[in-house]
Amino acid sequence: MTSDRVRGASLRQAVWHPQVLSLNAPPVLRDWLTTAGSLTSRLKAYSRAFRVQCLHQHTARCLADEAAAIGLPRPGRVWEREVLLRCDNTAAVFAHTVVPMTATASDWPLFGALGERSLGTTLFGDPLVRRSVLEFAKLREGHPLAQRARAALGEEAAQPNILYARRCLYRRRRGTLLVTEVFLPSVMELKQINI
Ligand SMILES: C=C(O[C@@H]1C=C(C(=O)O)C=C[C@H]1O)C(=O)O
Repeated sequence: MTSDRVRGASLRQAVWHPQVLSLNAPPVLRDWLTTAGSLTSRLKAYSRAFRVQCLHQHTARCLADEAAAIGLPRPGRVWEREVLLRCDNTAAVFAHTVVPMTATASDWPLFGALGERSLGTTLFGDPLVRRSVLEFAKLREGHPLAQRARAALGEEAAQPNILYARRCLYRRRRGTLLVTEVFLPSVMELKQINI
């Protein structure tokens, strides 16, 4: 592979680290990236009105840097859900979730009909759901999720060259589900309202 193609591939893929300190992210962002429980729950505590804006939920080809994480030998078709999590109507997180097509309704019974309900409300509190460790990455401008976040926001807010993200694999019965959360700079302006 030529150096240009290698460079292009590296811009489109991210290096996922198990330690958040590897990112050298701003301390406030590092705190959000390492939120232990449901991100939905925490964002609700930092806003008067929290909303999940569902951008789409359809079948798609998974990204090159997520195939292995969900147990696929190569990028293949998945169920894909992308949303903006809004706090008092300001977009704080762009979230991208993929589920292999081999998953059955008994693996993720509520995933297909979520709409604008938060995925988190179906994952946290389900005794059958097992959550793996968090991974962290810097997404450069060429990464598909950085591009999609920018496209989703349009003129609403300019985005920096680097966006910080985390991802986590969930398992339930024989299913896997990978949630990637891209933190938008506005999350650093949020102030806790509800204890
Ligand atoms: C996993 C969670 O669910 C959140 C809601 C999502 C959705 O509705 O698609 C996606 C990612 C999360 O930010 C959570 O709240 O922690």
